[in-house]
Amino acid sequence: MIKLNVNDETSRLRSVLLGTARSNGGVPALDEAYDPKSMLHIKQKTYPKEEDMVREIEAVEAVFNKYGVQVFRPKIIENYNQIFARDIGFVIDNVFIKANILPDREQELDAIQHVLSQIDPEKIIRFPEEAHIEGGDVMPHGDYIFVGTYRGKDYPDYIIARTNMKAVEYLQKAFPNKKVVSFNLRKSNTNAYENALHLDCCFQPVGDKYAIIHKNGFLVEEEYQWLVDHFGTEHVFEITAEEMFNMNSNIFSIAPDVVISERNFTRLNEWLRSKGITVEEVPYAEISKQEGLLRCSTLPLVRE
Ligand SMILES: NC(=[NH2+])NCCC[C@H](N)C(=O)O
Repeated sequence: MIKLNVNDETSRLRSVLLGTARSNGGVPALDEAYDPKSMLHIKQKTYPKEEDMVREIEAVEAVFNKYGVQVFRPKIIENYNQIFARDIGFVIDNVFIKANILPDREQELDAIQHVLSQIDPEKIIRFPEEAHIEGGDVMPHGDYIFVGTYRGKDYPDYIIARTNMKAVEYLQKAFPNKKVVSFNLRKSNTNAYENALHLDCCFQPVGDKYAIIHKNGFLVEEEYQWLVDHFGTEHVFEITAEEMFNMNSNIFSIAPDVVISERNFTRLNEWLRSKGITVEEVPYAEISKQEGLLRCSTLPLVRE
């Protein structure tokens, strides 16, 4: 049995689910894409190739092996995108919450049944259907749970708005001892530079006291400011629109002093090293074309 435990983004990782790019289904039709960055690459004919993405994920698996992290993989569904394991569920404390994910992605949950069956069934919950939530929007942070959402009335018009306020309310009810703080995120169906698909596309805590953030990802300045003040200005690394587009906030921590990052994130990786953090660089630029990166393709199950 897996003894779930996740209460933050950075404590030493022991067990993780890692997505897979095998049998990814090839280039989707434009109207099948569910994020603007994939759409851009479909139009430009630069959509990533399966073999390249498989190679990129293998590089991440090698880092996990190096650090003795137990790795689970989804069962492969033919011609189906299963790269972004993060979104299909998430662990808070010792509870696995099955996400009420975008209907296009629902089958991804079936493919991890062999993992869920190793978890105490009493510790697996799912919110009612109308509470939309995806793991990319959810970040436990000690006493807090940070959640990305979109509060606009036009929520249903946005395929890139994945977590609604109903889910925020259920989350608070499920974890009465945690303080759930939600953030209204900027959404665009068509422009990836103006789209914070999930909270982890514009923000992530790193190290023992730091955070990466992109101001324009937030719709409400006070909410952005709350986060900056929470970590302290001097501990926050502000990324540009270009860096957010390249998914710099979507690295993944193995420990407070070890992160996996993309090899082209020069400015970020230098900053991380200057804080005494070991940066395990991997190639992930092809996967990034689908508007997701390292945090998106990993689902931590056990941290110390
Ligand atoms: N946690 C994340 N940010 N996940 C990114 C998911 C990207 C994927 N193309 C989608 O739109 O669903």
